[in-house]
Amino acid sequence: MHSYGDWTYIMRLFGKQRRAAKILLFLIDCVVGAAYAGFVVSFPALVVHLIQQPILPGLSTVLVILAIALVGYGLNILDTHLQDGLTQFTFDFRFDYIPVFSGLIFNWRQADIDSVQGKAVIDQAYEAIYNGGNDGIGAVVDNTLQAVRTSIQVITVALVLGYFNPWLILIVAAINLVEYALQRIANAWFAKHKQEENQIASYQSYFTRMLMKRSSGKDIRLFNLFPLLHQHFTVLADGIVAWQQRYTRVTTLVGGLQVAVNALGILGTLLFLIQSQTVSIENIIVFITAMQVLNARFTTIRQALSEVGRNLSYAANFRSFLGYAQPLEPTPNLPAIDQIQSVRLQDVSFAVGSATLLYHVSLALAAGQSLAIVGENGAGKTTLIKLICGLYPPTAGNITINGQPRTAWSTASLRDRIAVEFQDDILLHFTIAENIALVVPEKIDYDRVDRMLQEVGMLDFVQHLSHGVRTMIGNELDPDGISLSGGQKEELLFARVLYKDADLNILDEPTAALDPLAEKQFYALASAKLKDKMVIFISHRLGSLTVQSQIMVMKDGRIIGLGSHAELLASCAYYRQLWEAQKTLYAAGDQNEEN
Ligand SMILES: Nc1ncnc2c1ncn2[C@@H]1O[C@H](COP(=O)(O)OP(=O)(O)OP(=O)(O)O)[C@@H](O)[C@H]1O
Repeated sequence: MHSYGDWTYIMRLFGKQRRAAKILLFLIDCVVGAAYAGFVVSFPALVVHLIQQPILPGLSTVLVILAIALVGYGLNILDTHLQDGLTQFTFDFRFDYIPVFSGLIFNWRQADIDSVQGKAVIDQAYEAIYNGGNDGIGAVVDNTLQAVRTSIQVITVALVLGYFNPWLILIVAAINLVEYALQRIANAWFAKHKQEENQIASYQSYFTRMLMKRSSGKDIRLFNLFPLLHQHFTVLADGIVAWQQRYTRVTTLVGGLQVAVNALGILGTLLFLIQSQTVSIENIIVFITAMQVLNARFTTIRQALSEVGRNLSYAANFRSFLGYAQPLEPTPNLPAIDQIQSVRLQDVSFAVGSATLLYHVSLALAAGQSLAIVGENGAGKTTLIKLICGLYPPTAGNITINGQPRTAWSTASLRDRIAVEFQDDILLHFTIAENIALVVPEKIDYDRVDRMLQEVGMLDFVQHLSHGVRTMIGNELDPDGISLSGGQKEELLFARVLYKDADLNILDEPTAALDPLAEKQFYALASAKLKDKMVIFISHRLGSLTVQSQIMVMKDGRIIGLGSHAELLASCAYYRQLWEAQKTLYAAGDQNEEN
């Protein structure tokens, strides 16, 4: 259920930026809107009065009426412009919150981002912000302003009307209060059942994204995924439609009752007028116009309030998003690390829910040392490096950096000193240089970008592109953007690692897409370029790692061997088995080629 707290929270949020301009514009709009409402009510009566009892000669009376009409018309135009200005503020408000929104998510713990609950909370907060003035927190703001502005107009009209007959105000107010009470029934239903819709909508948005994403097109076609995706999508879409139909039944019933109350009310008012004492023609005209204006304004207020109520469900979602996850660094002002000189894991274990993924892992690494990690699929290699990078905190044991607990250093400074190449790293649809430097174009050191491209063997290829390092990758933002092969992508990601010049370099399957020659060159280059740093390599191709002085063997989340290639062959049966299996494969390949 929505609350007053959600509403004040959203209005304070809206007022945070450019407050003075917003308040001034709103106040002017209220005054102009009230003046226009007063004009609408009094103008017809004024015309009748001027015609019946002219103060000026014929033509002048017509000119005066025209001049007053023009003033009213001007007020109307001004009011519309002022309202547009305020709507623009609400529109901008969304964009003000995009950086806040993403900034918060990226300061969450990785486990919160990965969880089903976290994903649903993000989806709902996204829905609350991005709908603009139609739905969500933008609609709360727009409709609140609308309700206040219209209330001031109602007061103005009521003052004019009250001057003639105060009872009429009470009748109109009573009709509209009953209609508002009915509207609240529909709102209460919406608030009560929004949670059910949230869940279905969150699942459905995954399938919508899958079906709409260009990059899914290839798989959808080649594996004929459409029936599968479509079936899931249809089940969820049916769920949403069924929910919507239930909601429509409620709103239709409430709408019908409101019309009945309104009709009876107007009928009653007419009877009241007929029963009342004789009044002048001007007074009757003022009554009738004021009735119409008040009815219309009360309807606006009622609808605006009902929209505020309905959309406060989104506000509640947005607030639970803000409070959902603990930020990564709850203690501000942690010391920044200048250089990572050593990393140590002591008896580290890690579990997600009831599944333990790592058991009692200990290792130590210092500047100038490298470590190769091997093991079958699902052994826990990537999970281990995610812990080392700080994406997940260990559930038991300690990680220390330069002899201090990892959590004693500021997260941002640690991130600055670590470079990682993951298997699923993304290339942005920006220029090649931006993808390597990962900073805004003005801050890119282009000579350094060229040197890194030269190191990884891509400079020649890049220089022959139409825009060199300024060529876009992918064609999301530029029709001339290029696509890279799997191997080129890996080379570029390695150039990104080298450009960063970090102390701890982690390369997860960096050569999976490279041909054997390129793979050999990669390891020679990496060993030379990163020889003073800390490096962790993960690879399934044991042949490329035999020269590494420390190889760590993992199986089922545990370390089962540590040593050089020769030591492991002698001491670790599992490593021997992996090595023999690969040797046999290569030998079989060689034989096939010879045949
Ligand atoms: N967030 C998570 N929640 C639950 N299980 C997870 C999570 N991340 C990884 N796992 C599981 O942990 C195990 C280890 O995964 P990990 O990616 O670390 O393996 P890996 O050794 O890197 O495998 P590969 O060589 O295939 O890349 C797998 O069984 C995986 O399903």
